[in-house]
Amino acid sequence: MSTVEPTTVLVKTDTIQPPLKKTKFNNNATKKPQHKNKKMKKTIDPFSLIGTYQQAQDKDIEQLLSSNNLTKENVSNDSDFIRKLLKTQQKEELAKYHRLVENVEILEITSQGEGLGLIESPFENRLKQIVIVPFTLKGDVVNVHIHTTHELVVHADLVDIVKESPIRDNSLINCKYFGICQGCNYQHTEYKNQMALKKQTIVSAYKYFAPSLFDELKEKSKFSEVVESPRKYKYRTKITPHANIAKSVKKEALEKLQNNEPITNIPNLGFEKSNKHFWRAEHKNDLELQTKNKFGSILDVESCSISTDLVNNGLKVSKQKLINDFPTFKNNQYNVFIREKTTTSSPTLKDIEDNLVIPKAEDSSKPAFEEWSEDSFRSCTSNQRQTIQEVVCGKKFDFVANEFFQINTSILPLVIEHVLTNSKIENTSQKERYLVDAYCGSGFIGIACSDKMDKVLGVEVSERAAQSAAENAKLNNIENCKFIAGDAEKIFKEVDIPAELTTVIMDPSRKGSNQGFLDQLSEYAPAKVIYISCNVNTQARDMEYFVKETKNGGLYEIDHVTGFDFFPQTHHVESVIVLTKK
Ligand SMILES: C[S@@+](CC[C@H](N)C(=O)[O-])C[C@H]1O[C@@H](n2cnc3c(N)ncnc32)[C@H](O)[C@@H]1O
Repeated sequence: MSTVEPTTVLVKTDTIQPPLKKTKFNNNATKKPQHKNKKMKKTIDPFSLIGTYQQAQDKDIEQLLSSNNLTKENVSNDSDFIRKLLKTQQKEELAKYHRLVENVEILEITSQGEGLGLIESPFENRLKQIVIVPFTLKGDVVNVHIHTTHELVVHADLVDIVKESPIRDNSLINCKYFGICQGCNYQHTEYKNQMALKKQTIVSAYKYFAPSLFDELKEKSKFSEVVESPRKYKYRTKITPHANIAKSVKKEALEKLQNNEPITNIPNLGFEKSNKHFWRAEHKNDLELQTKNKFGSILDVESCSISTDLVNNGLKVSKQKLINDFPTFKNNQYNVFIREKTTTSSPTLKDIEDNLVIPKAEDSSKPAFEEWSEDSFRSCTSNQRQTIQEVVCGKKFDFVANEFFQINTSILPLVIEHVLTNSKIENTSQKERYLVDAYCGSGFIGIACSDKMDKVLGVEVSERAAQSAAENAKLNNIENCKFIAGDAEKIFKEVDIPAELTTVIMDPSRKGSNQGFLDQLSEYAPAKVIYISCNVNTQARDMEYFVKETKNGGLYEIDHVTGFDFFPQTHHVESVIVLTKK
């Protein structure tokens, strides 16, 4: 759920680049850039999570300009000048630019769920600034306070809503912290509107990053409706809140401890703030909340509405631990990890006292389609290295807590159903089906589909996760799955199953796949390709390359692109594209 800290983003992305070709020269190209000289402007890797989102935002902005008959020449910001004012602490001068602007109409929503508006530039007459405002919707008219200036855009806090968008309904807001917290973008609109916004994100990604596929996809209505999550709230089974502990606060607390006085100034534990003004009526009247959140970048959150009850109980325990430990804590950063798990081992008395265990019968959040044994129950852990279990689609999955596993398990059976339906190959018997599970993690997709397959081959770069995948096959008494550790491309050396009866599933991380994998996939030419992605921008880029640039890519027809709402209330969307060899 990490998003961009606006002041640190500076990226030039005038042209879309193809998926990265791995060579000995650029093996590190997807790693975070190193900033040896702090004075240097940070540049952002365009293939990173932030980089691809930034590219999408740049395209959203181009779109906004062109639909208002404007170009970048009509925009005037002087970010270097503003940086100098910031550096020399010229607050009065800065206030002329980082200013309150009233009655800003929100014209569009970016792929990151933020509003875009056009305002007059304070730098040059008749020129414009593009303003990005969180927690707004198309059609809102708002007052905003600009706090950051970049070359092309300015970022602002939402201060007040003057006129509400037709799709805004603040009465739907479910969380005390919505409007300040970085975690959610869309609690203020009906769920069906969230689905429409997420579909738009997918459509825009293909328009921006797969321009030569886009017209046909649109014309042939290949963009399907986004599949809803069974759980709209209380779905997150993992959170990673943190606290910044200022030295002065620690010192004050230690003194109070020594004098046997109660500690009153406790660091906030929670998530990054996304808006520093209090625009919700509830917040305007809540002086306690305002005081607690006047300074610092972390919002104190005692409960998160999109996380499960157990995870929230874990958060309470972590807060208590912070209160007990922070005066003597060595670091200034306190990072917490909380993850739900299924367990059959006896809970400790402490876990029961802390409400960190929910017996099967009392678990109201358990979806009906999960199969649990009588003696299992849900619990949670703060130990990232612990091997934990999830039970999904009737199968058990053991994995190390900090390795990848989806955090909204309620929607996973729907994804598996989609994969099984779309991996059917015409004119073949039911059992003559093979699956390659590339980027397989701890084997979730391959194992969940294995009953319907003759054979499953999986590949995963993390040795620990690949080992978990092999162990999970054994745990579920499955004999037709084989998992190997290594770069995804390695699977094409191992593959011993007929391409014309095989579906290749690929589910890479946010940075997407690379030319090496896509070239070999094309060479292998399976009957079906199903590409699942939590970053539709890199998915679209990879698909453009696969279909248009690889040897056999032109033989494939795109059946459909379908969003799955893995992350309700946020702007994130999982995108699944299905291709069939003609
Ligand atoms: C989004 S996760 C998907 C995991 C799995 N499909 C699931 O649903 O649980 C992406 C996985 O790709 C793995 N990965 C990243 N780069 C890889 C590469 N070059 N080759 C193989 N696996 C890779 C990551 O370690 C991670 O487990």
